[in-house]
Parts: sequence; C-alpha cells; structure tokens
Amino acid sequence: MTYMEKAIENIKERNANEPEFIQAVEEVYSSIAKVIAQHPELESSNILERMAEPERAILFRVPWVNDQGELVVNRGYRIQFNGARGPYKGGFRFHPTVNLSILKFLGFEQTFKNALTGRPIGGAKGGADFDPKGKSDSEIMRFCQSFMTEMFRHLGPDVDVPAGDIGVGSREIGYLFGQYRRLKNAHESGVITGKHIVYGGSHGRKEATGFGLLYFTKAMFDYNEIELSGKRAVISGSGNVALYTAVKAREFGIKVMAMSDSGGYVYDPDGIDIDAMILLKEVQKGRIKDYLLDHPAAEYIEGFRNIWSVKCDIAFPCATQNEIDLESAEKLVANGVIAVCEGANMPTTYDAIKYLMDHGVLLTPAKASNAGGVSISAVEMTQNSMRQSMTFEEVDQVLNDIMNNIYKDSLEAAMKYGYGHDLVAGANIVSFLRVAEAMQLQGDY
Ligand SMILES: NC(=O)C1=CN([C@@H]2O[C@H](COP(=O)(O)OP(=O)(O)OC[C@H]3O[C@@H](n4cnc5c(N)ncnc54)[C@H](OP(=O)(O)O)[C@@H]3O)[C@@H](O)[C@H]2O)C=CC1
Ligand SMILES: O=C(O)CCC(=O)C(=O)O
Repeated sequence: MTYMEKAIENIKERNANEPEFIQAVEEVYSSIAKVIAQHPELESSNILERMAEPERAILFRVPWVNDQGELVVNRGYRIQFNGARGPYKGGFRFHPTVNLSILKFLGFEQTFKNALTGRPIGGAKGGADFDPKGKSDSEIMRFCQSFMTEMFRHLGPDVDVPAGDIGVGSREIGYLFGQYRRLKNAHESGVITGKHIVYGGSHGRKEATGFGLLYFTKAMFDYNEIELSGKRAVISGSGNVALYTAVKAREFGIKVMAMSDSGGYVYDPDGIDIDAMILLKEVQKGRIKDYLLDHPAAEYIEGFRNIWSVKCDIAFPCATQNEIDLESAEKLVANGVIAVCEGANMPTTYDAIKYLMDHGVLLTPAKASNAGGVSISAVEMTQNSMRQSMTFEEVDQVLNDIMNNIYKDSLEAAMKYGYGHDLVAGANIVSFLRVAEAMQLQGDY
C-alpha cells in the first residue's frame, strides 16, 4: 500500500460518518499523488493526515427565544481548520442541513482556496443548524446575538475572521458584529468581513464571488479561444453568488435562461430579467416562483435539480454542494454544454466531474473559481488594518487580477505535473504545496 493509500484509509476510518468531508479530501488527494512522489519529506512528516485534521473544532449550544416566547436551542460550530498561512478565515453558514461533516468539508476546501488567493489567510468555516427562512428580523437578531455570545471569545482580527455564506448576508453580519463590539468594547472592524460600507465594509465584497467567477470563466474561455459573448447560461440558486454571477454574465453578453431556489427553477425564453430578479430576491426577499407575476412568458418548474435539464452552453452551479450529480451531468452533456463553472462549494459530485471531463466539458473547480469572495474579504481586512477605503473600481481591478493569477497558477501547475489542462488538478496542486510549505516551515504542529 502506498503512503497516499494508507493515509486515505486512515482518514476514512477516523471520519467514517462524514461523507462530504471524505469526498473533499479524496478529491484533493487524488490530484497530488505525483507531487507527493517528488517530495519524500512530505511523506516523512505525514503531511496528508496532519492536513486532514482540523487544528480546532468548536461546538456549542445556541439558545434563543422566538417570537412566541419559546426557548429554542440550535447547535453552533466553528472549525478552525488550518492557520499555517494566516488567521483562520471563512464564512458562517446558517442552514438546517449544517452538521460537522459539511463544515469540515467547507473548512478543508477553504484552506486550499485561501492559499490560491495568495493572501496571508488560513482556512475555517462555521455556522449553525438554524433555519433563517420564515424568521422575523428580531428572531434573526436574537439568534445572531446568542451565537456571537459564545463565538466572540474564539475570534479576533489576528485570530479568526468569519464572513457570510448560505443564510448569512449583510443583515446577519451586522447583528453579529454589533454583538462582538458590545462584548469586546472595541470597534475591531477586521474581525469579520462582508460588513456594510458604513461601518468598515469594502466596496465590491457583495459582488466579488459572482464577478470573480466570471473573470475566471473569461480567462478559461480566452485561453481556449472560445467567445463568451452570445452564449446561453443556466445559474442555479438565486442568492448572493447566483445574483452577481448573473449581473456579470449579462455584462459579458451571456443570456441567462434559468435560475432557481431550493423549491424549483424559472425559465424565461426571453432571458431572465436580472434587475427584476435582484429586486425580488435581495429587496423583497420573495421566492423564485414569484418572478412569474411580472413575467408571464416565463415558466416555473418544481424540483431543484431539474434546472440541469435546461439547454445551455455554460452551467453555473451557485447554490450548494453536490447539486450536479451524475444524472444531471449526463443531461448537461446531452444538451451540448461547453463548460461547468463552479460558484458554489463542491457543487459537482466526483463521478459527475469525471463524466464531464471525459466528455470534453471545461470545468472550473470551485476552490479556484469562487475564490473572489474571500479574496475581497482579505482586501476588506487590509483596508480595516490600514483604516483606509478603496473605491469600487480599485477593488474590482484587484479582483480581476487575483482571478487571472489563480487561473494562470492552476494551469501552469497542471501542465508541470503532467495533468494537461486539468484545472481541478492544477488548483489542488498549487494550493496543497502552498499550505504544505507553510506547515513544514513551522515544525510538526
Ligand atoms: N457568499 C459568498 O461570498 C460565497 C459563497 N460560496 C458558496 O456559494 C453557494 C451559495 O452561497 P450564497 O449565494 O452566499 O448563499 P445564499 O444564502 O445567498 O443563497 C443560496 C441559494 O442557494 C439555494 N440553496 C441553498 N441550499 C440549498 C439546498 N440544500 N438545496 C437547494 N438549494 C439550496 C437557496 O435557495 P433557498 O432560498 O430556497 O434556500 C438560495 O437560492 C454556497 O455553496 C456557498 O458556500 C462560495 C464562495 C463565497
Ligand atoms: O469571505 C470569506 O471569508 C469566506 C467566503 C466563503 O465562505 C467561501 O469562500 O466559501
């Protein structure tokens, strides 16, 4: 048995009840066998098993009172996965499906994604099995305050810097930061990112993940000499990432045919009216099927995964993990898809990735193509430390540069190690080597 096989077997055994986490580890490790073979020092320091064990996992009770006066208890988590390259960094997710396996996979992925950005940040993820859907503003505030009352002692601008993810947007970040400030009696603005601009947020953070996804996609299309303009796209989800993916796609001349939420998807034969969608989802907080009220030509189809049956040139999965399974991938290929560009974290199952690649579909791996959000979070941290503020245009230029560098670094690594143009392998290799080097230089911790 090789060192790699032995390490994976041990990791599977130690995390037997965590399928998403095992999936994420196997995806990274399956790309780096050639790297390990060339660096015997990594084997002797057992880097693979060390990397797959979080530095710290915090699990806590979050009690709060709902509008009926009942005391509800949720479970909160923070996985401080790897701090070798800088303070722990990564979002909070509030969703009923949150559990240890999901947060460990997200924290593991975040460590590598953050290394790809080139910024000095480690990897973390956290959240709670709290469902913000249908909750009043004051319930959300009370939940956030209770969550932060435990969480604050584990955070700090040089310790651990959270941000948003599914179910955590600008409103929740405000309540979380407010409670942190109250408990610390200090305006440590660099303790959390995704803040509103009036109290230390960065221009461009809201747009960064979606815009960055398009900058990365453009770099890949340019390299392959394929025109982006005139293509038809399908975007799953209709949250932060999906909406700003749609905005930049429109700017690049792409027509968005369908978007979804967890209930189903809307298809508009005229192309989705992006401004109306932003108004509906960001301002009115409506469900996606309400889009039909002002767009009678559009159709609503129930079932979240059905969106992958819509014919398109580019699929942008921007909702959640494992949303493109093998069956969805087969439908996309049958409909002539050219590229799958990942906005969500680990949205494509391992067998679907293989199927897409075997059928010549271009694939952008999430840890590279959705790194725009955390990149601009790091830029927000810099502005907070310097007590300065950049313009939207300055931030957007930095974002474009970072995404192009990630593309270039991933492609070069794939070629260097004999993986051709495989960006999945390239992104895994670059980030693995960066994290491994930082760990090796700091001893056997
Ligand atoms: N925000 C960021 O900066 C970044 C986010 N990501 C990733 O992008 C993805 C989307 O995040 P974001 O846009 O911030 O989240 P939001 O909460 O803003 O939006 C999530 C969207 O996805 C849908 N969705 C969520 N969970 C499920 C599910 N289990 N099944 C089906 N649909 C679901 C939601 O539908 P509904 O409203 O019906 O629940 C909603 O439309 C996540 O994978 C996240 O980890 C990655 C990098 C950065
Ligand atoms: O901005 C951040 O710190 C993290 C964003 C995030 O959660 C992600 O990249 O998945």
